[in-house]
Amino acid sequence: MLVINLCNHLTTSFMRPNHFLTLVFFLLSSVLFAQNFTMEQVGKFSFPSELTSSPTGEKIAWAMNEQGRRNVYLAEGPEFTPKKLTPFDKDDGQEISSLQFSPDGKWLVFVRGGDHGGGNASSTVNAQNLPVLPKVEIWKINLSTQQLEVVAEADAPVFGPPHQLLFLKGGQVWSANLDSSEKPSQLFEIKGNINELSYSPDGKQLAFVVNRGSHSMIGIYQNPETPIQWITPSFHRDSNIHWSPDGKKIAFIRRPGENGAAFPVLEPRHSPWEIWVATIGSEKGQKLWEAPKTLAASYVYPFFDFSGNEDLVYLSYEDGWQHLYALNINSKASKLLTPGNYMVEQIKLSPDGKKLVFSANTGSEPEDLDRRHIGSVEISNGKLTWETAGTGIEAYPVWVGESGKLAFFSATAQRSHLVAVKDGNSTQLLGESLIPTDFPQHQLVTPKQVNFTAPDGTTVYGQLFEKEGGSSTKPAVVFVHGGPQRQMLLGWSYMDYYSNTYSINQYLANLGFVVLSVNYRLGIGYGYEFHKPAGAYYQGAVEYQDVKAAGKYLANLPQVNPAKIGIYGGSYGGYLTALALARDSDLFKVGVDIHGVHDLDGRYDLSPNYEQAPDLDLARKTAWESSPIADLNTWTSPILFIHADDDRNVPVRQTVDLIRRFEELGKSYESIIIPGDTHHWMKWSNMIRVDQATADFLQKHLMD
Ligand SMILES: CSCC[C@H](NC=O)C(=O)N[C@@H](C)C(=O)O
Repeated sequence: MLVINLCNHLTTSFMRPNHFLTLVFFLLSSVLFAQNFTMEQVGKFSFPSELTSSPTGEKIAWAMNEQGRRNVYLAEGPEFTPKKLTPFDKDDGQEISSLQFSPDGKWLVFVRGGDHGGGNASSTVNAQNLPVLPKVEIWKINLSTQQLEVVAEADAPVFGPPHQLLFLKGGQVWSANLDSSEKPSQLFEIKGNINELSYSPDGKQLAFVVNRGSHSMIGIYQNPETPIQWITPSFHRDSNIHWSPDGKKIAFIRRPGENGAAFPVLEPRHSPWEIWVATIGSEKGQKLWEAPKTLAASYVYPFFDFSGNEDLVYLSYEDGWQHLYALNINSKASKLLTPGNYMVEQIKLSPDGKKLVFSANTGSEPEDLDRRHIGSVEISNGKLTWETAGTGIEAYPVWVGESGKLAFFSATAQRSHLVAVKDGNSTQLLGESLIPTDFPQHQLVTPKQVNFTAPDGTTVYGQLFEKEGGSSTKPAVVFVHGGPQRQMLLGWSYMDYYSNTYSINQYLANLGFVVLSVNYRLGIGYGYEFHKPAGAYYQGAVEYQDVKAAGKYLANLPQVNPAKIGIYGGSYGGYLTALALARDSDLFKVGVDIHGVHDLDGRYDLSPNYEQAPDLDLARKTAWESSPIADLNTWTSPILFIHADDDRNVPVRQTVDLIRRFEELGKSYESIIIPGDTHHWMKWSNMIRVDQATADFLQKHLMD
């Protein structure tokens, strides 16, 4: 395409004076504007996950995904030289999760296999389509001898008394001795499914949550002779167990039990939740705090913990932003620790319980709204310290040792994530050599923060990727993230799925596209009202107006050809991509729908209760009208469907059904099914295949 344009211009220009300068300009622009890197090269982004620190000493460990080869790395102060502890050298689709140190810092354990980013996490992933299924296993590493060994075919390990490892299997608790290779044994028997374990600080009592269907209760196991002790059992759902440092109290979250009245489904309602505390040995507990009866305060964040024997910290949306609060058990008074129009996530309590460290989208620049920086706060006095600043992205901080050192993931707009260690004012980047030499970080553009207004007046933010130079009228693409509770950033994402889409957007920009990644409502980072609007998804798809506004924003850019605008997205982004093509093929001329959702009609196919919501018929009608399949007659743009057939987040039948409807209507389409892989492209070569197919399809239809 570029060569053809260049020849046309050269031919034209030879009829004009001053040919030499014209020739130099176009030769220079053809070099500058030539595509600089391949999808495979930009797909070699380094991706760390599972960052954890040892309870003793200055040790950190993390999982590193290097083109599908996932391994455990260890680094120890003061040098923090990364050391690979595992030998997994194949792009085999086996995830590493639950990475953790033993309480004495002498062991590392992790789970290899499964897909913990969605449902059915412990089901094996066979992305290599081997004739023998891989196993989901718990592994242990002896940090003295570096010996690596499988503990059991199981998931979700939790450390118990010294050198004892617990894990869940079939909803029951099993125990393994880390010092021996003897077979694990079931610790005790109980009816129902256990889904949470937490050992007391002295290692003598095991608190657990057992799900009994309509309700869940917290029990304590001590030994084979002692009956289970229940912690203020009730007809509710108790969960999120936390022990006080002295082991005398347990705090937990209480939510309503099953069913209740059939309230109107289309009317947003407050969802109550409470923080309770119980003294071990006493039957009765006490309610410490209940969420204010507002919609914003309904949102339950899984973070809360004891910061001392008489104080708790928790995350709440009650002031319209995800903020941290301190709560005193005796006065029941709560105190806001992180005031301001920004969100807090990825929180860790310091070993002494006196400070919290977190990631937040705020800083000295307006663009920090679409970044992440590390902050810490002293719980006693609310003293806030911003640990990082600038144009990078920092996430998932952990405390290292006892002297206030921090480790976190760090990226820029160009460099993908690596682990960084901060000690006072100095920050050390670990493992830069893990980034492949042909990873094109110096050819990547810096996305620009833009915003525009949706038809209902809502301000919508986006990131604009564009390489300088090139044609005066460029083709353009809207990228729609999934989740939808996500925020795309002005740099590499701390989520592997979105680091991948960031690499696609960089590749498309390098090809000559103008790419707009739209942070549509339902996303996080912009406050409660934006994150939780009424009438979204199958209740009216109110968020779609932001996606359409993104297309119109591109169409109005002087450098964009409004007749050459495409759209792509995955998962929830695939849903909105399909909705855009079904409703507005005149604006979106082509699309790639990656594991999207297309039929929302079944959202209310619940087992008939003795009563039905009064607005159930309207709700069903709205769900149908919010589905892409409701508007197939106006879908005229070319489409590429992509879906893996072991997807546990969006069932592949969503695409099977839509393709069948296309065939019944005689509509053309292109499609790729990826046997054995999941929602998260566990096999790197599948990810590259999908990325390349996405870019090629957009280029085929939008570039001359
Ligand atoms: C509501 S449709 C399911 C979308 C899916 N959510 C969780 O699995 C999704 O978007 N997944 C990825 C891409 C994500 O969580 O961001």
